[in-house]
Amino acid sequence: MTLLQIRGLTKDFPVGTVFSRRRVRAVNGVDLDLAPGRVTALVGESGSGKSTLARCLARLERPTSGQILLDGEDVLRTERRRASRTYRGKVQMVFQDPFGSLNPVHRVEHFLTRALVLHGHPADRGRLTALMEEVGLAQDMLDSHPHELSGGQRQRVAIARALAVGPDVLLADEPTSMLDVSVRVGVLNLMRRLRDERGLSMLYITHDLGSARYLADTTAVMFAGELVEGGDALAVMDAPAHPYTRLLLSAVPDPARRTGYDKAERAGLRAAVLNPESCPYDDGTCNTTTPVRHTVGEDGGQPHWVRCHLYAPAHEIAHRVLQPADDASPEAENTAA
Ligand SMILES: Nc1ncnc2c1ncn2[C@@H]1O[C@H](COP(=O)(O)OP(=O)(O)OP(=O)(O)O)[C@@H](O)[C@H]1O
Repeated sequence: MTLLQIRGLTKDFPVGTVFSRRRVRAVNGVDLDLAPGRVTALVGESGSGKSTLARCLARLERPTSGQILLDGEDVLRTERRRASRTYRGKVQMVFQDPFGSLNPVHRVEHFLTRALVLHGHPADRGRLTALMEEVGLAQDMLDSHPHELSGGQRQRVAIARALAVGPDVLLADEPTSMLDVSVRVGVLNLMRRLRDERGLSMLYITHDLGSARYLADTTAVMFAGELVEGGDALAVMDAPAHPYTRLLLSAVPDPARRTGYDKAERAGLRAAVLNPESCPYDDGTCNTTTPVRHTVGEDGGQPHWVRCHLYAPAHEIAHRVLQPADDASPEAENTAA
């Protein structure tokens, strides 16, 4: 059963001055399903739109268009102005910065008690210690202030606070990127355990493909606001179909490969994704049309799909014309940068 379904989600930000108003399309027509008991990794470079998508799902940003279906109900229609407590009780987010996400004046006990009480759960000592235990923290840390904890411990507190409300979906935006390498794997293992023991559905946002491979069941690759490839995590990593996914993977050291991607190959991939005209894999149709999803295989019980003209049969393309340049798509922005 799919819990959270995202359909055609688009988010534009207004930028510029009153004299030259423009829009940045941070997320463009994203379709994604988050299933119970599965970790979906959302991978892509900085600026590809990962955080904006997560913030839309957490209802911290209002999408420009599209649907967010929770158990089949389009919450953007039924809860137009802001997310209901029911939605917040089911979908929780953990942020990248464990230092910024906990108010330094409060003790750990306060964060957990507040989350429990706000969502109508009893906040007795037994509940608090069970939450601490679940995230691998000693119960005497309930009396600590955030500054007395390490980065890894703080991130565990942030996870415990999210768990306190009893969510079905956890959105984790680069939860380990600000932590010491030595404690990262502990947080990844905790997330894996929560998936298995609580049956949580997780969106794990990262630019670190190694950790995505370690943790994820499904991987979705985001480029310039759009999902360009997805499927079983190992299938996507082992047989990347889109030039952008290959480019991302080419930067990851892989001891199993006897020969890495050489410089010319990487340069070719980079040119292909930034300027479709020079794509060695395509005839330039990216300039005028957007490819549709095309299934290239099936692994782990899920289709491995790609959106690239390389794979889409001619009759399937041209379903949507790209935005004109002055619409300032993130792709155009990134190319200019
Ligand atoms: N509030 C905003 N106003 C204007 N533009 C924004 C805003 N938030 C994001 N953007 C733009 O939207 C695009 C996607 O940004 P986003 O932060 O979602 O990417 P990301 O993949 O999460 O990158 P990072 O890993 O660096 O956070 C970028 O071009 C960014 O400049």
